[in-house]
Amino acid sequence: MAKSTITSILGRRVWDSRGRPTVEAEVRLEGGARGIALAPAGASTGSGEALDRRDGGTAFGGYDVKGAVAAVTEEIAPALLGFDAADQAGLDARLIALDGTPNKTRLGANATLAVSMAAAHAAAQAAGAPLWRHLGGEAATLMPLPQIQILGGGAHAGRRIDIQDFLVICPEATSFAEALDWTAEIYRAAGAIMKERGLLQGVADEGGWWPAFDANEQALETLVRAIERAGFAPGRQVAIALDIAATDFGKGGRYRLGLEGRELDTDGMIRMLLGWLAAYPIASIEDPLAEDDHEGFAAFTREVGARMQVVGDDYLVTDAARIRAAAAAGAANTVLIKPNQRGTLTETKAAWDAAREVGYAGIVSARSGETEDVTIVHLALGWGVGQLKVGSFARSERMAKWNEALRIEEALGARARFAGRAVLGRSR
Ligand SMILES: O=C(O)[C@@H](CO)OP(=O)(O)O
Ligand SMILES: [Mg+2]
Repeated sequence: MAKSTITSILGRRVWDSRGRPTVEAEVRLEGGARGIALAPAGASTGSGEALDRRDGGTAFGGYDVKGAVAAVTEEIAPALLGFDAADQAGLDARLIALDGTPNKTRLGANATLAVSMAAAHAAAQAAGAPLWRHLGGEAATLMPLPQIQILGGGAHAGRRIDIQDFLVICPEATSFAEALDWTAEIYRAAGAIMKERGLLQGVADEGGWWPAFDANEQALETLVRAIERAGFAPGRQVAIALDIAATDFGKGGRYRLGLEGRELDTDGMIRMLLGWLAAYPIASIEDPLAEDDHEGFAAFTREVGARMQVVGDDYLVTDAARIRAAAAAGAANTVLIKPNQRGTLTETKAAWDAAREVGYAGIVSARSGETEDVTIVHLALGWGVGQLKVGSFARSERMAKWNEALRIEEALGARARFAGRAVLGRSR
């Protein structure tokens, strides 16, 4: 038996950052290596995502995962014992076949993803390398540009404001570490401004400030003030990234902005966003229109795609076929990469490969329900994706990931290349 042969797989029921149960998988190998990984969970989900298996019923709001945990221990483990963890593609193919459904509804994407990632960690340990190096080899030197949430809204903050994520990016920072330094000051400044104005209600699911604005645009204005107060030049040193998460308030070409009590059609949404783009230094915009509004997505991309990032999340759901179709239709130019939207690492990587093939940029992303798991940081580095979005700057399930990237940047030393300017070449 090879030292990377799987000798045991255990499912464990643990808890995520929203206080909901989630799945942890532990994979052990013949040579003594061990990998652990935990599944995250989204709140603003696309209808094409692979699905978590939840128990339903009354316990923990129906979010319990006893069935998914049992699937790991009772079904996946026996099917993978004796399998070589170093063969990720083969292992994931087995998981896909064992599940047998298009969206992992039988075993649960939370079960399959935890095992897929835990096996990757174990295989890397058996090979004597951290996962990022194991995946990317000597070429893995690109430190991602972080997209960091300053204000949270939408489904992550009781729908108090319609737009979900107000983030900053620091393309002019010289390193990942410096980008975090800058963002920490901006995060603090934003909190101080909102407190002074009596607009601070707490923090949202990903740790960004939970605001009490009475128009969505106030968030943009606050963000610009915060960038300035922290001592940076908005637009030149620090830019704004938005996740509109429009699927959450739009369907069938109608968009309902609850905060402002108005409803817009696709053209109205596009006009509103173009107005914001003209007035604020926005360099990246995710899900500007709903997942079902393909024409709107293409029209918006035609307007602005040559000068900024148009990111598909709910629309593309980390799916290679959808990415190719979107490219053919001229919709979006960047894909959000979320492993649990597919349920295995191999399918996630296939989406990133498709993105590169069609000339799209990528952003590896966490979910709004997270844990201490840092696998996505290793994927961003190992696959050379160039951007990383994991929420705010002030909650430990987020900081675990930013801090892991700092460790990797330190390990790379002089070989580290910060993606900053390069990935946003489109917008400058
Ligand atoms: O929409 C998103 O991009 C994510 C992260 O911000 O949210 P969720 O995990 O709730 O889908
Ligand atoms: Mg999103």
